Amino acid sequence: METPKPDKLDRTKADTGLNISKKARVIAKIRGFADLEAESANWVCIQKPNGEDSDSVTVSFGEQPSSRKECYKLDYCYEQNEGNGIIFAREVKPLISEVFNGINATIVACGAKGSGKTRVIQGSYEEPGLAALAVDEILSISEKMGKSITISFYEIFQDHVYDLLDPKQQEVQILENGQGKIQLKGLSQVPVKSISEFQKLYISMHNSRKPVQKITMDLPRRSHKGLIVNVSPVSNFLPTGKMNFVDLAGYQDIRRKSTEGSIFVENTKVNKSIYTLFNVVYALNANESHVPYRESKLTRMLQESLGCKSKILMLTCLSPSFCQDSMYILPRSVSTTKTQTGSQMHSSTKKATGVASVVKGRYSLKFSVQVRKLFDEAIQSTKSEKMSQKVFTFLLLQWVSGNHSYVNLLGKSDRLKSKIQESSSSDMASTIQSLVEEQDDSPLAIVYQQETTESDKDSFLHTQENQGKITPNADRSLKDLSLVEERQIIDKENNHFLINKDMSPPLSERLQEISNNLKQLISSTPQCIEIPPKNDTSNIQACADIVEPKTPDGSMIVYEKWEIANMKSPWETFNMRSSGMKNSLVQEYLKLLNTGGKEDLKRLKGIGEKRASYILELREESPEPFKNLDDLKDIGLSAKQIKGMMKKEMECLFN
Ligand SMILES: Nc1ncnc2c1ncn2[C@@H]1O[C@H](COP(=O)(O)OP(=O)(O)OP(=O)(O)O)[C@@H](O)[C@H]1O
Repeated sequence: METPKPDKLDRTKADTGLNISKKARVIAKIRGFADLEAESANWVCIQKPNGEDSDSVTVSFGEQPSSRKECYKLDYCYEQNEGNGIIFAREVKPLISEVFNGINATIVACGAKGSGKTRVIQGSYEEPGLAALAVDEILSISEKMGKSITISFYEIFQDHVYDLLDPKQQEVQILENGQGKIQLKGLSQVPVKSISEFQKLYISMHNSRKPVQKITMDLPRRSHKGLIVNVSPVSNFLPTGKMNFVDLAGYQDIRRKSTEGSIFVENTKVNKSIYTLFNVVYALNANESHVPYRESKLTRMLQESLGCKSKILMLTCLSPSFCQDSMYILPRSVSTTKTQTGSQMHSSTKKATGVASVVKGRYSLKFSVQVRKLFDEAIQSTKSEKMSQKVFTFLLLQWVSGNHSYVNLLGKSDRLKSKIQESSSSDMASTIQSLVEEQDDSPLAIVYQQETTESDKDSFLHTQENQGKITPNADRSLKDLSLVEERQIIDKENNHFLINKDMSPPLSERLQEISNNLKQLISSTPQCIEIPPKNDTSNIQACADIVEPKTPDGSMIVYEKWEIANMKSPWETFNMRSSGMKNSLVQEYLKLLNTGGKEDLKRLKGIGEKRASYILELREESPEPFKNLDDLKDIGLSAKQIKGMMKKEMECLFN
């Protein structure tokens, strides 16, 4: 094997002054120009304050507009003219002596697709990679000690580990024994005696990967590849040290790529395991109590070589010319060092340290489903009968602010409108009536509480009549407003929730609660609402003032008069209410993602079978994977797509 020049190779920890006491050292390597690449670009800029002896360097990307130029601090960055020999001598060789002392070391190459990871780790016959250089060194030390080494090769495809030394490439089981030791059941370990034997094996391993699954027959498979070198320690009292080399699958931003079928799943799994590795390294560097090893097979199988006293070298490979994915992956890999701020961490890292969940069990789901139903119904009804946006907004505000029990659903016909008008003697009906009048001929109808039972309504109306709050006319109109379709919806929901009865309170209880709220609200309406004169154009505003968007809690909301008095201008108030409405919608949307069943998820725009399944998978690993809309990126959606989806949900309300 061609060995790098001694002056470069012999530079170890002592003479380079490198600080390898840190858990993870994060470095980068700019790949040389490939054959067809223009050599003019100088896209990656490095600042080395003390040349190659710099404790840290700064990397930025030249193509970014200067105003948005971001710099990333790394432990070091190797340039195009610096080959594998130098990286080995400075970064890997110091770790080898640690491995002979029973300490595990892991060298991970990450980076965008085609950024040179394989070239650095595996190399070629002409220019051996870090793995081959390390095995060469380890073999020579072992030989002197009269010891031998064994190696294992594996591949992780779609979060399954396969043994590459096994002709059948059997799946490897990751087991943990009673003492918390990780065992890789089914992973072959073969002795290697010479570097040429190793090189032959290694290169053939990479080139002869069998398609593990049918779907990948025609497509290049995105997978992680790993090598484990088991090293006998210098003393029998020390444990066997391991040196791991991981050539991660190239990072590809799936938001900008096709998200169809199996490729979407494959890409998502690859990216997720990359993020998990970053999160693990981040947690280890930050000395966090919880390290999410279990979130991917890669980190789980490497647990013993990442945690404890292990050493980690994160090597981020960068394309020399413009590469959007490099701009994405570098900040993430950099965030594995302690010095980075939370904002640079991947969202799932943020999740790990984020605030506690505010989801309140199945109630959220029920509420979400109901909101959804409301939206669906609104879409249907407004298709044929143009609804006033303002009135609809008002009603929606009622709904999303948790005030289900007041005015519940948008109705459908002029007949209902006239019935509401007949009910003018009741406070509630008067309010509704003035709304209707305000909106000219809008065919608005308000459906009386959809979730209450007939007997609830009867008893409610009876009570109201006895209290002189509702006229017999109002009785009739309110009764007539019960729509058959709504009953069907409720029946469906009943069935749906019965399935989940172990996780949610019985629907009857919930209905009772809502019914009570309704009664309470109606009885308290005169105290809360100041009914404006009939022709007062601020009607809508005044009515909107009675609701304040809040996190729904199922209880009635009482509004103080000062809230009405303190309103600044109709526009400001409307604006405030709209923002509240939007926020509430987003919160409910997230709750649905965090708690909804597969079928519910599929009803959301942009979520099909695959994404719904993946969301469920994410939820198995983390109870609340969606904390903000940005987290939808984890299921392969771009910021633009997320915005578009939310816009569509909103548009549907008004079309
Ligand atoms: N130092 C270099 N000089 C010239 N060309 C290089 C260099 N490193 C890599 N390349 C070329 O760049 C291409 C990608 O390299 P490589 O396969 O190592 O990237 P990768 O990051 O492992 O890709 P993938 O993400 O697909 O696994 C190859 O054609 C390789 O020959």
